Amino acid sequence: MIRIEQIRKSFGDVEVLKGLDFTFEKGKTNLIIGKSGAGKTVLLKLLVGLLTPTSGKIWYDNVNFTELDHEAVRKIRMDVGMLFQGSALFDSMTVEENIRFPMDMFTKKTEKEKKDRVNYCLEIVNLEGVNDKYPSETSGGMQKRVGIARAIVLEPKYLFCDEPNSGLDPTTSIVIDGLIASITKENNITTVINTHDMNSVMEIGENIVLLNEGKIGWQGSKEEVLKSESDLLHDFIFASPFLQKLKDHVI
Ligand SMILES: Nc1ncnc2c1ncn2[C@@H]1O[C@H](COP(=O)(O)OP(=O)(O)OP(=O)(O)O)[C@@H](O)[C@H]1O
Repeated sequence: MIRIEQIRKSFGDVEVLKGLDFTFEKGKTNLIIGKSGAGKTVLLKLLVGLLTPTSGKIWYDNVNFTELDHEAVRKIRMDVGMLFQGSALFDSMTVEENIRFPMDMFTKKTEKEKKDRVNYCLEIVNLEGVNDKYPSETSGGMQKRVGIARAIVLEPKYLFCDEPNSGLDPTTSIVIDGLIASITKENNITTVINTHDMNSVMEIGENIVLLNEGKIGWQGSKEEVLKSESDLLHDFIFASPFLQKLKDHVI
């Protein structure tokens, strides 16, 4: 579980996040949604410690992340997996080398243990046998799956995904969402996903927070989306004329 309390973030005179309180729940896919510029990326960066809040607290379970020294932050980072937008694989490394990289950096596992773990993670993302391929030899969807395998290789308690479906077709997006959701559930991970993807909201949105102009505009689950009478939420979810028509049929 990650809890934020009265989180504020300013850049100069501009306050981008204006006092947010929210709990990202354990074993669930927690989605941050909102229009462009709403502050989603800033919030994600605060959660992983790439930015420091102007005020407020961030709790990783019962640890106050905002008050930790460098060494303690490093320790928590061991429990964090990150899936970056665009996968961010190292082009000069094979799939296997990419996935084992965090183990090389942070663990003293033997070669055999690392190899076994790489193969296990490849199996989880349904990519057995591609160990020796280079990222350029794989599709965007495969690269995303390699990114997931790398993100979970250290068995994280917390998983952060920045726009996991960007650049993917709708079918592949559904596969990636399904993978993230099942890994979250099976390993009881606190997963936080920053997304624009309405399919993701309706498929895997177990705990959703909608940011609007730096404040929480709505929160709830995918089941609550359709029942909600929030104009803010509906304007966001059913933004296109096509989805608006669909909504008029469904609701
Ligand atoms: N380092 C920074 N310095 C100054 N302003 C910043 C900085 N980072 C973000 N901002 C501002 O904070 C606001 C929120 O940005 P953010 O990137 O979080 O939006 P977002 O919701 O992720 O948008 P998008 O969906 O387009 O990625 C924007 O107005 C942006 O210009």
